[in-house]
This record gives sequence, C-alpha cells and structure tokens, in this order.
Amino acid sequence: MKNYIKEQIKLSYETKQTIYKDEELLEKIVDVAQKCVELYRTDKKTILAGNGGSAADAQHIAAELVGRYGFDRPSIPSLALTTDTSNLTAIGNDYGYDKVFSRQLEGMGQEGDIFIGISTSGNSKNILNAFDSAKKKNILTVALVGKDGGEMAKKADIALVIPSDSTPRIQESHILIGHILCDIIEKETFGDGVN
Ligand SMILES: O=C(CO)[C@@H](O)[C@H](O)[C@H](O)[C@H](O)COP(=O)(O)O
Ligand SMILES: [Zn+2]
Repeated sequence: MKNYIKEQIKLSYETKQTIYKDEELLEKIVDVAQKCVELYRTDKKTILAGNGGSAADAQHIAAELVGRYGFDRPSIPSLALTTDTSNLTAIGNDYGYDKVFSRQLEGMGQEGDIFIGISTSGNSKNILNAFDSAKKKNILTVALVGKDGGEMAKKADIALVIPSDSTPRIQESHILIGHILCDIIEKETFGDGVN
C-alpha cells in the first residue's frame, strides 16, 4: 500500500511539474493575478463557485481573502456562491439547480467584479449559466478547469486548463493556483509585492 500512496503523490507532483513548465498557462495565471490585484483598488471583488470538491475550493479561496492568507491585514472582499443554503435551496427548488449560481450572481455581482468558475470537466451547467449572467453584467469570467477545458474554457474570458484528465489531480492543482492567487493578491495589496 505504501507504494500505491507514493504513486498517488507522484501523479500529483507530475501534474504540477507540467504546469511549472507550461509558459503559456503561467502567463495566464499572471494575467488573472494582476486583474484580481486591481479589484481592491477599485472597490470590486472576486466571486467564486464550483460543485462538490470545487465548491470547497471556492469557499476556501474566498475565506483566505476575507480572513487572512499569510499575514494580518484588512479584509479583501470575496464571495463564494456555495455557502448560503437558503439561497441554494430556494433557487434550486424554485428555478432549478442549473440556476443556483447565475441567480446569485445577478443579485450580488457588480460590473468590474471577477467571477472564477471552478470545474474539473468544464461542463457544469450551473457555472456555464453563471458565465452568461456575468457577461451581461460586464463581470470578467475566469474558468479554472481541467481535461479538455469543456464548454467553460470556450465561454470564459480567461481559461486556466490543468493539463490532466484525473479529477483529483486537477483539483489539487486548482487549490495550488488558488493559494498562489491569494498570496499574490495579499502581498501586492498590503505587503511588499511579488517579483
Ligand atoms: O471532489 C470530487 C471528486 O474528487 C467531487 O465532489 C466532484 O467535485 C463532484 O463530482 C462535482 O460534481 C464534479 O463537477 P465538475 O468538476 O465536473 O464541475
Ligand atoms: Zn475531490
């Protein structure tokens, strides 16, 4: 079993090694980071959503920004659309699960915000609908996806596609990128910045 565990660890770091060498993907992460850094100065926010493990990632990233990531500083606004069970159950019940994020985005998204949709397949309908709502409100859309990027990669303004077909390996890289974004946003906004 120890060898099996080691193999899983290897698969995880090999996916990250591929990202490490992918200059095009790294440039896109820089682009997203720079755009997110601008939000605090313009009184705007990141909004995140995902299903299952990606819902947990969305909440995790929002909490790093609203609370703290690496050091004490003022709160940075960020909203996960996955946390309010009254909204999720009412919208799901009345309009359907496909609308649980789009409806909230219509109510709470503001022009100039950035919406980050997280999905391993890139095909979750509730995120695709949220991308449509975001576009109508001039909210920039970022797809944090995997596999072939799915429909989300086609629809998004910026698509960060993890080069893997394995759902867990994609999710592990999603949270790595999420942490890197939080780190850069925090340091650029309240710290010494990053090179
Ligand atoms: O965490 C996992 C699997 O590792 C699951 O909870 C997974 O997130 C769920 O099956 C999601 O519904 C998958 O949706 P998506 O990544 O295709 O958008
Ligand atoms: Zn998972």
